[in-house]
Amino acid sequence: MSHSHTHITPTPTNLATNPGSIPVGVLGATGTVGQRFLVLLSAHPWFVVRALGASPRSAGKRYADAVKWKQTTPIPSEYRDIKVSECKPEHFEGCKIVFSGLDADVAGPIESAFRAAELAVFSNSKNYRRDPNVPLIVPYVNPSHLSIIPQQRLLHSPPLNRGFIVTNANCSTTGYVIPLHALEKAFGPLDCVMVTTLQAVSGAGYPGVPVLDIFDNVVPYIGGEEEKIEWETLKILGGVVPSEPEDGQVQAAVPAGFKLQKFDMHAAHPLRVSASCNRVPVLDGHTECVSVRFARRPPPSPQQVREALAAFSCEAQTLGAPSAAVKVIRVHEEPDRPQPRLDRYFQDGAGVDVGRVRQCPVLDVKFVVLSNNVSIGAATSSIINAEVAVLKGVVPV
Ligand SMILES: NC(=O)C1=CN([C@@H]2O[C@H](COP(=O)(O)OP(=O)(O)OC[C@H]3O[C@@H](n4cnc5c(N)ncnc54)[C@H](OP(=O)(O)O)[C@@H]3O)[C@@H](O)[C@H]2O)C=CC1
Ligand SMILES: N[C@@H](CC(=O)OP(=O)(O)O)C(=O)O
Repeated sequence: MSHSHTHITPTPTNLATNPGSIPVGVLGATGTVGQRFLVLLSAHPWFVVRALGASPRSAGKRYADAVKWKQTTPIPSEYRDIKVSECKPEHFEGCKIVFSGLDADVAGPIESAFRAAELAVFSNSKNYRRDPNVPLIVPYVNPSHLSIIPQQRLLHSPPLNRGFIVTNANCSTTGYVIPLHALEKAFGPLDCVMVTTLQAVSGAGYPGVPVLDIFDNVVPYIGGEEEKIEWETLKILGGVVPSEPEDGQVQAAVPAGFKLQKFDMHAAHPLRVSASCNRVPVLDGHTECVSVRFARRPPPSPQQVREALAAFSCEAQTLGAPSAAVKVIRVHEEPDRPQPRLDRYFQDGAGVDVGRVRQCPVLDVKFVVLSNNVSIGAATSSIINAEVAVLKGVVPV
């Protein structure tokens, strides 16, 4: 890749005064998440889209002819005539970052090829979430996990200078892990969590769940979803700790003085998580009913929980990431909120809504979370992750 741009010190102010200073591409640009990426990137102060990739079925067509556009706003005019490419790095010459909304059946080798071509890959797909050298980042929770990137580059064969993969989480994990993190920050470690999801149909991509399955119905099964929520929560809420080389091969690749790290999976205070997932006939917006037990006794009251959630702020905001919500968690007092139709586009879907905070007679406290699965649950998270990575100097610009 050639990188001919003038060096810009990454601060929110000087990036804002250089609009379009960071060229990016979108993989899976015709899909549900890809479309949301394009809407958000169209108005972005730093990132400018230079290339769009999708399947060989779409490659060679004008974007407007290839896509089945499902957003409520028109296709941003600057994308309509871009020729869609196959997802190969040579078609993304000049891009520094690619955002991936690829079908998980193909994302693995494609994202790996872009990393090997020294691009920064911010992915929504599940393929690399469990990789011990790839951070799984919810931008309001654990951007500190970007510290694993030097190790990811070093242990890649051959080692990389600029390329890396960052994943964001499953959309249901993302929605509820934000208030969980706010609670751990305020009241110490959680001991156990029960979560029941009511997930929108857009979570299944396009064309998604057949209408004859979902209309007038609830489907109490989403393949692999419960396992993903239970496992991803531990990686996200856990820390990054020092580790030892695991075999001779790794040892050979690690220069003297390089400090290896690993994800500790919330090991300091083991956290039990049980998830039950349901598909419901809602277009966008995942609702989750959550009950928690705190390790520390006595636990906080529902009112203390409400106040802590409403007061939550995070590093993405203090760094000045332009897509971060002003209010990460909006707490409702009304007894019948949040609701998907009313609340899913608050702050353009960049925050989460919490309501019905109350005593739980079995665990300690229970509440309802609503998050926009295609915004903070997918594209918005990737974009904020990239903004934070730029601001921390992980992506050289
Ligand atoms: N929808 C959501 O709420 C969330 C989705 N995700 C994850 O994000 C990813 C994208 O999801 P979503 O947008 O819903 O999926 P869609 O099915 O709507 O879109 C898939 C995209 O992948 C492209 N694609 C398919 N096959 C290939 C191929 N062989 N080579 C290159 N590109 C290909 C499609 O292109 P074409 O149009 O040409 O077929 C399309 O652009 C998935 O991994 C999903 O699990 C994560 C969180 C939330
Ligand atoms: N499975 C989620 C969306 C999704 O694609 O998740 P993941 O990226 O973890 O496969 C849903 O149906 O709502």
